[in-house]
This record gives sequence, structure tokens and C-alpha cells, in this order.
Amino acid sequence: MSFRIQPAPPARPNRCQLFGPGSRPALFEKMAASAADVINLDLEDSVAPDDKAQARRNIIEAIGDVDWGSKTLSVRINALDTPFWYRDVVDLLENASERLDQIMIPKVGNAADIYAVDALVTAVEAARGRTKRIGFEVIIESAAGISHVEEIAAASPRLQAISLGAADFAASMGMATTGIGGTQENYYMLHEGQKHWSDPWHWAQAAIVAACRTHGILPVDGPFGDFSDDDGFRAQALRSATLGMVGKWAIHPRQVALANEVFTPSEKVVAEAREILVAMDEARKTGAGATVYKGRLVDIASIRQAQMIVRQAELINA
Ligand SMILES: CC(=O)SCCNC(=O)CCNC(=O)[C@H](O)C(C)(C)COP(=O)(O)OP(=O)(O)OC[C@H]1O[C@@H](n2cnc3c(N)ncnc32)[C@H](O)[C@@H]1OP(=O)(O)O
Ligand SMILES: O=CC(=O)O
Ligand SMILES: [Mg+2]
Repeated sequence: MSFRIQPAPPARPNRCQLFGPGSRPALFEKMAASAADVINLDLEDSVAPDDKAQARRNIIEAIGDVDWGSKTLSVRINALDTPFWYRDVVDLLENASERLDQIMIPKVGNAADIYAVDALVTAVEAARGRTKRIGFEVIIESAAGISHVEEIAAASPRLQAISLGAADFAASMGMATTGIGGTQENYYMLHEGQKHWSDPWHWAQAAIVAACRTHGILPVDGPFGDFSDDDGFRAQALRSATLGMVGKWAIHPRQVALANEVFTPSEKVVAEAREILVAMDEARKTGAGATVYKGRLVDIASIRQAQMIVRQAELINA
């Protein structure tokens, strides 16, 4: 471990982030009643330019009027290369109730993007005497974003979560696909005449996880576009969880239960983690740093792995 201890990420569940367009207020109560940990009301790409102003009004009203329970409530603003984003920030922070937890900044390309939003948010908060400090979450979904992911993760103490946005990421990278996440037909290795599919999102996810873990931020997998493909969603989510991500977006309500299932450690996994902690405690009493659990090595690093799983389970059940 470096001299600088790895900071812990925000201690809240983030297994599923359910999105809905701000231009469809009829969905808001349904989103609030869902089992998602985080709600993302969208002002960006699911809202047509002519509907942006009305969507802002819908969202501001709903933040105060809808019972969002204990969910984390987030609004995705428009990107910094549009004429909409400053008005999103100003209107939200001047008019929305303090129930709002976060704003999500899409298409961030470098730390300066976050600095710019932070400066505006800080000024409006001070001017309006808002007592609750708004958190940020961002989407890495461009070549610039992934190239600067570490400086982005370090950019603001407001930052709570970073998501991979597979759709815009693919577009920015010039990837030969119109699919949003998941297996890509042409991304395979050939071995003795057999195709073995690889994961084109893997490296970007791993880079995001590393940047997030370095700076105490939640790494999240973004959208999976084909909402009729439950198995495909589950496979993508399982890969993300294995890499260290804590949750995944749902762009349709049927994906919420799938994300919750994958990102909630199963009873079996938690029981095994607890057994490893007990085995290592026994080993410690005999002065050993390593022991055998179910025929395999466990050592002091296994304590940290097991603790991550137990902590995640405790967070969800809190
Ligand atoms: C690449 C990106 O940026 S992804 C993030 C931005 N995109 C989004 O926010 C899109 C979010 N999703 C949606 O807009 C919609 O789910 C769509 C357009 C994909 C599909 O909408 P519909 O055609 O209405 O879906 P469908 O008919 O299957 O809906 C089934 C039920 O779920 C409800 N529902 C649909 N979407 C949502 C949602 N996002 N949240 C909550 N409930 C929803 C419908 O109202 C319907 O309810 P009912 O049974 O009471 O009538
Ligand atoms: O905003 C999300 C994406 O995939 O693009
Ligand atoms: Mg996008």
C-alpha cells in the first residue's frame, strides 16, 4: 500500500441507477416506486432540444413533489459543449428543493470541465444560501474522458460516482457498432476455427475502476441498450461486478431487478467471506499470515477481499 491510504467511496448503495427522460413526467412516480438505489432524471440525450425548458420545469417540480424515499436523487444536465448546461445548473440550484442530491455531468473530457461546473454550482449555492452541498457524478464517454480519467477522478471533492457511457464512448472512439454495451459480434479471437468473444469495454471499465478506487469514488457501469435481452444484461453486469464496479444503469424498469441481483452479494458469497475472516482470525492466533480454506490459499490480502464483500452486503442491508 502506498503511504497515502486508499480512501473509502461514499457509503451508500448504488446497485442500480434508473434513468427517465425529464420530458416524460408520467414516469417519475413509477421511478420513485422502483427498487433502484439511484434515480437519474434526464435533461440530456433522452430529451429533444425543443423540450429542454419544459423538462427542466418538470424535474424541478418533481424533485419537491414526488416522494423519492431514501433514494439518491440525481439530475443529468446537458454537456458543456451545448447552450443548455448553464441554465440547467442555475435553474436547478435556484429553484429545486434541497431533496436533490447530485447532478450528473455527461461527456466530461478533463478536470477543467468539472472545475467549471463546480465554480458555477458553488456560486449559486452561496447566493441562494443552500445548506446542502450538491454532489457530482460524471460520465466517461469520450476519447478525451478516458484519456484523462485519473485527473477527472481527482477533480472535485463533490465527485461521488463515475459511469462508463458505452453509447457515446463507442461513437467518440469510432467503434464499428451501433450497439449500447454488451457483446459485439465482430470482436472475437479465432482459435482452431472457433470464435471466442472478447469484451471491448473491459479496458475502459478497468481504467475507470482504478481511477475511482484511487480517489474514493463509486465506479458504475452505464447503459445496456437491448432491454429485451435479460441474459445479455446479466452477463455484462457480472463482468462489471467482477472488475470492481458497484452498479449499473437501467434504461428500462425491467433492468432494475437484474442489476440489483448482480450487485447484491449472494448469501453464499457473504457466508464464504465471513468464513475466510474467521479462518484468518484463527491463523492470526497461531502466528500464521496464511492458511488453507477449502483447499486454497488465503492470506492477509484475503482479509481485505472478504471485508469488501461483507461491507457491501452490510451497506445494502443497512
Ligand atoms: C445512452 C443514454 O444516454 S441512456 C440514458 C438516457 N435514456 C433514458 O433515460 C431512456 C429511459 N427509458 C425510456 O425512456 C423508456 O423506458 C423507453 C423509451 C426505452 C421505453 O419506453 P416505453 O415504450 O414506455 O416502455 P414500455 O412500454 O416497455 O414500458 C413498460 C412500463 O414501464 C414504464 N416505464 C418505461 N420506462 C420507464 C422508466 N425509465 N422508468 C420507470 N418506468 C418506466 C412505462 O410507463 C410502462 O408502465 P405501465 O406498465 O404502467 O404502462
Ligand atoms: O450516456 C450514456 C451513453 O452510453 O452514452
Ligand atoms: Mg451519453
